[in-house]
Amino acid sequence: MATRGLFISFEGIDGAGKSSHIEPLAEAFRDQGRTVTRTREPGGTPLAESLRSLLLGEAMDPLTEALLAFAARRDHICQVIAPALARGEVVLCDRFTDATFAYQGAGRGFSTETLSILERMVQTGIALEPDLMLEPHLTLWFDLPPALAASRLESARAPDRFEAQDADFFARVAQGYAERAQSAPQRFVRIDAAQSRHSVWQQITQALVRRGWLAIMVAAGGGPR
Ligand SMILES: Nc1ncnc2c1ncn2[C@@H]1O[C@H](COP(=O)(O)OP(=O)(O)O)[C@@H](O)[C@H]1O
Ligand SMILES: Cc1cn([C@H]2C[C@H](O)[C@@H](COP(=O)(O)OP(=O)(O)O)O2)c(=O)[nH]c1=O
Repeated sequence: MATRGLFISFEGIDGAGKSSHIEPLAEAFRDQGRTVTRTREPGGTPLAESLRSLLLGEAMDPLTEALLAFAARRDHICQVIAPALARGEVVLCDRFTDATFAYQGAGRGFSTETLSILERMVQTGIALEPDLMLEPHLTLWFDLPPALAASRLESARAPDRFEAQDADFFARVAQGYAERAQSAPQRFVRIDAAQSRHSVWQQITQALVRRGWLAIMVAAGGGPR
């Protein structure tokens, strides 16, 4: 089994089931002797967590939103993600740049050309390979109809500034994810997140087993409880 650093992001609209699957996957990797860094965006460092509070709590225009998301990301990459990958760890990240394209781009209608420029600025010039754009090796995209996500969230928690948006907003965000997935089919794996927890777990582990990143035995058991 490979021991190089592995960067996996979890994406999808609010309520898609991402958070429920991150710790079980971290456990599966630890069971196989890997060191795991579990983190999230916006956030993952003290500075980025402060920016997260602003993003989720304060009204602002879409450019400000995009700049704060990328500022938080830059700090997170420099302080946490790049060092962990350089140590050969598995990095499991609850959202990354695809979320900015889906929420600020598709959701808010902000220019994707500008987001692409920011993406390149923020994700290059780091560590050992300064010319390479740091991206997840794999993105698990939890795809499910916005109405189903909303009904799951209703009983789960109080909404933040994004979760409180209307159905049209989430339809655009979902479409934004679909377009991002289409533009990078080798990086994205679509998870049918409308299925049962057991089925979702099977889909996730099978994708990792296929790439040789998890042993087959993990696919049989485990998962969220
Ligand atoms: N496959 C599933 N079927 C039914 N409910 C689920 C499933 N996956 C997660 N949930 C529930 O849906 C809600 C949202 O899940 P969560 O993992 O917090 O989503 P996200 O992190 O994508 O916002 C939680 O109450 C969770 O227990
Ligand atoms: C990373 C990122 C998140 N977001 C939004 C999406 C989510 O609604 C919110 C926080 O995501 P999330 O961590 O999924 O929230 P929760 O802890 O409630 O599950 O931030 C953006 O708008 N742009 C971004 O670049």
